[in-house]
Amino acid sequence: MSETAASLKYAPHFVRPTDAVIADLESYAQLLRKWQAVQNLVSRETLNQVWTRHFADSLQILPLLRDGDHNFMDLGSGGGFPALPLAIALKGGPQRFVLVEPNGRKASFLRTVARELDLAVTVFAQRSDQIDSRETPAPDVITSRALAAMPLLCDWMEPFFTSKTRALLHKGREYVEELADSGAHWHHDVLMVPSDTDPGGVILEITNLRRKSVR
Ligand SMILES: C[S@@+](CC[C@H](N)C(=O)[O-])C[C@H]1O[C@@H](n2cnc3c(N)ncnc32)[C@H](O)[C@@H]1O
Repeated sequence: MSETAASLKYAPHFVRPTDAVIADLESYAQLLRKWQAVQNLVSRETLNQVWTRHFADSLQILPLLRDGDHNFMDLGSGGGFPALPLAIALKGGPQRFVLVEPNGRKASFLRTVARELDLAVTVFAQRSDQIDSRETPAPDVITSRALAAMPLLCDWMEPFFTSKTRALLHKGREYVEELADSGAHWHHDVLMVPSDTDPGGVILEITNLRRKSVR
């Protein structure tokens, strides 16, 4: 499969013609390569596999989305994964994205991509725990890839969680141990969707997140 073809698998979920989405993804890949020289945005070994390791990996969230999912929040966005490929695929739709990334240079990169590609993206250059949940729309969907293990992620997601929020989290094969750890302190309903791109990995769908009361 060619690099681009990996992402084309998700074309039925794009809001715009496939050619327009692929053109924006190509522009994003160019900006990523340009900025990588001054700021490590992705690991060096994945820079030549951006379409499979980053774009297709991010876009696998698309088939899991529901009609009313309009407000997205991505924690620890780094170089923009998974949020920016999703914002590109859904450009022109009602979806709005809040990206949380405390590293100033990475936040500047995210703002540059959003501006150049005209994406419905707001970037908070802060840590997740520094953001007042009243400053952001209540998210329908929270995404996060490679930020933290489940217990800490639950701490950071909880202020933003409503009864309607779903977290769709990229997790590697260690997710079973992570869920055992978070289950000691949190109630959460969990669905596991096998990853299309990471053997042994999953997209974890978390709903009804509530801290267990201490007795
Ligand atoms: C390993 S990178 C993952 C980036 C991206 N999600 C990806 O998968 O390519 C983790 C990112 O989280 C950011 N980060 C670290 N602590 C954070 C916090 N408390 N809240 C939000 N982001 C944080 C780091 O600056 C870094 O860019």
